[in-house]
Amino acid sequence: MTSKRKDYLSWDEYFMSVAFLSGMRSKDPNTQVGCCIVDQENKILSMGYNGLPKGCSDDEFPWVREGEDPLETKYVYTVHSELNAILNYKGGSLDDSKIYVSLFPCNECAKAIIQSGIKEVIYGDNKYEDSTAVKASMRMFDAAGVRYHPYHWTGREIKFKI
Ligand SMILES: O=c1ccn([C@H]2C[C@H](O)[C@@H](COP(=O)(O)O)O2)c(=O)[nH]1
Ligand SMILES: [Zn+2]
Repeated sequence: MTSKRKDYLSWDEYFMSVAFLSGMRSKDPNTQVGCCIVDQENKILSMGYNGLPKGCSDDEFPWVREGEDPLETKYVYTVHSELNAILNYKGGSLDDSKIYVSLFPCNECAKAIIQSGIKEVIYGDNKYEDSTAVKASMRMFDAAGVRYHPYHWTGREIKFKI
């Protein structure tokens, strides 16, 4: 009898890959963030990436980080990946779900994560760990009982042509 494949993706590898793949849709030239929300039965509930709100053209709004006029920077317009995934979900409750996200959530996303009932955050990177936003996120997650931990990188390379 043929035995089953041994090198299939683990659940963690699968969901973090989906998060990173979602991030590849982002038009942000500096940081592409993707995420994937999963229920307790390992079903994907929603996905998201950082981008502009509906109706706001990727070609007309700014993508720069700095400028004399804050209205000419991306920060005031971008919808964060996690918020997009939460708002994209049309199925009811996200209670007790978990979110795989390529970058540790900012404080605004942390608020949305907590309020939507997500209970666990698995993050790929935390490059802004010294920022006020991330410190505030951790403080809120701790208070609200939302667990967070880094993704355990397995070193597996996933390669395919599309
Ligand atoms: O929780 C978060 C935090 C940030 N993002 C997005 C917002 C921006 O598009 C980029 C960050 O850009 P930098 O040039 O690295 O400042 O990441 C997000 O989606 N979720
Ligand atoms: Zn955010």
